Amino acid sequence: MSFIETVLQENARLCADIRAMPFNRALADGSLPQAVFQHYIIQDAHYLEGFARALARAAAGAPDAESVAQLAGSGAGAIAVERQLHGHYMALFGVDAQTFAATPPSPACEHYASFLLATAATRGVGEAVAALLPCFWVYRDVGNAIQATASADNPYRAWIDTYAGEDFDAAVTRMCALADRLAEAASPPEQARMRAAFAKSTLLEWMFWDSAWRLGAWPDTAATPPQMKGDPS
Ligand SMILES: Cc1ncc(C[n+]2csc(CCO)c2C)c(N)n1
Repeated sequence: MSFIETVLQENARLCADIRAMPFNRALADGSLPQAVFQHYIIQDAHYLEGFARALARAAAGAPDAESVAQLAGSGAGAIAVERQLHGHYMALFGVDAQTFAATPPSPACEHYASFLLATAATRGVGEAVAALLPCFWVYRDVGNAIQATASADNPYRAWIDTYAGEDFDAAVTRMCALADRLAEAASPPEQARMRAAFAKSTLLEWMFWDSAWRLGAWPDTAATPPQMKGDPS
């Protein structure tokens, strides 16, 4: 079985859980509250910058010119998506540059982006690509599932069309092929680490949506009433 076939089998249940998450069901039927999507778009803009840095770092360790170009190109592509899609929704929903600048990455967002960057910076390229792959795979999976049911006037149509589209499909297929090539050349322990990295990032995709749905943020300790601070006894 190829690396891709293996990890898809190992993570099939989690991928199905992601498709059924409240955020994605609401995205599909168009009922997702604007405030939730606004929160998501801000967090996604933070995430994509970290994701692009991790891709650039992985590109530097890629085994040949073609894979360097592929990874570096995907990094540039991620920033372009951010500018286009996020710009569209930020303008539509009135998120200005000040609001964006004043909203830090949530714990889930920061954890995911930090994991990608740490993996790309300190592990081999196989592990880095395996960690980066669920970002591609999960979004195509979710985009296709949502497109199958979403109506034409769904307010999130631009998002749906991006991830269910042919260009994105080709990028996912290329990334899967690169992961398979790297896994074939990897030792069994490295292959095991690649599978673990893929599973971790898939779980972090779940956490990203879960956090967006709950408007996840850092604890505001200044707002905690004094009687709730300290020893619960
Ligand atoms: C949390 C999170 N995960 C995955 C994507 C999807 N995605 C955005 S850019 C890119 C690479 C090529 O453009 C991919 C796969 C996202 N937006 N946010």
